[in-house]
Amino acid sequence: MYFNLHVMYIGIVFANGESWKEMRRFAITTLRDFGMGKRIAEDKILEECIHLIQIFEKHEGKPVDTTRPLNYATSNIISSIVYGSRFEYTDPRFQNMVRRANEIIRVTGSASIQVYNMFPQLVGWVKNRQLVLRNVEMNSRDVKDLINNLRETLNAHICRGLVDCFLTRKQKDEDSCIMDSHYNEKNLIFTVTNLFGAGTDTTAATLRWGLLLMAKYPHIQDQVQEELTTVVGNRQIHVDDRKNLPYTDAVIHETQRLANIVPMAIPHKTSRDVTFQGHFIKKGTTVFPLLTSVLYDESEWETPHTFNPSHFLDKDGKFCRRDAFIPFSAGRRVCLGESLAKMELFLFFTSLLQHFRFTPPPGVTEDELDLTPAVGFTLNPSPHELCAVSR
Ligand code: HEM
Repeated sequence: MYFNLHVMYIGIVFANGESWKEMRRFAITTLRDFGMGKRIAEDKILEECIHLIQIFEKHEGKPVDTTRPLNYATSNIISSIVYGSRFEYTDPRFQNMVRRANEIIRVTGSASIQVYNMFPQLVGWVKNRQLVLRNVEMNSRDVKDLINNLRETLNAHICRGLVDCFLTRKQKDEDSCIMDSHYNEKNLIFTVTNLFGAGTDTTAATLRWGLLLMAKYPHIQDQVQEELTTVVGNRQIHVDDRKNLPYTDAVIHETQRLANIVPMAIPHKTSRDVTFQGHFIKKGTTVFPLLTSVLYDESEWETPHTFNPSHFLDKDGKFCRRDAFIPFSAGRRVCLGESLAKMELFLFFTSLLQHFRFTPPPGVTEDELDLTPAVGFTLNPSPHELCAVSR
């Protein structure tokens, strides 16, 4: 069985219906070449960690909303893979693109858009839909502009990032007179905006949950920092350190499980009739794979509703994988940024905890830190501030 992405999604085709397989393959290959492979991603993330740490240091332990710094940091990783370079956090265009991408994801989770998705003919006028479409339009305009700048300086022999690879392939297809190429302008814009949106909010939201949970449960933060001090000390952390940091690894996995940031994955529709666990599902039926039902499954997890890193530790304190850990979904449309996201989560989280102690703002107790998520297509923590105190 495989699912096709349902194109009804707030009227925006996530990836052109005909092209998704080719575009997905292309994105995975280029992400591997420019991101996950050759340690390039690790270098990019470690460079970004330095900028992020500087931002937190500037606040000198005073309360700070973690949303913007973490969104800018994660967005810069996907941006440097896609465009070949990062943005300054003070760049107004970058700030607006990140803000709009986040707003799209937040508003897409609103009740009116959910109802619109079910009955598009009834409530096509919903205000939030106009807001989403306006943001998509404005982000597409910025993306077109950035692509045009890269086009002007394109060198077919030196690919700076995904956009260059795409443009070079597009040119090749045009030179060969391929009329129905998937490498067209529309697919380029969709691919770039989708990677930017999917690669920013998700990882930043998870990191925000991680820091909030550390502030709420200081005894767990103690154990992470003790492990980091013993194994890594003051030197730069690397991806290879993960295997020697089982407790920290378990904390990151447990954060992802409990935070459950994409509770309904992305809706798909069946591409043929299928019988699944005794239930007949007709071809063309929209399916919402409820990841929550697995991440909080009472038959899989000892304490499904509690933050408990032991879910990922065996009796000897070694890290253990769990089959029910599927925050990136599963199957043919599984998150294509999974490896990149895991690397980001590990390096950003550990680098921040190496440098800072995260605490509630003065006058707020740990118990008062609220774990109720804000409404959105992805589940972010509710607005809050934390103090990042230098260690
Ligand atoms: C903690 C971080 C992340 C989580 C929890 C996450 C989770 C998910 C989930 C649940 C899906 C839906 C899969 C499905 O349709 O069944 C998805 C799709 C996707 N994700 Fe992620 N994601 C994360 C980070 C990233 C990053 C960093 C990128 C950037 C490369 C990315 C790119 C994508 C794309 C392009 C899709 C659509 C794939 C397709 O339609 O074939 N994600 N993600």
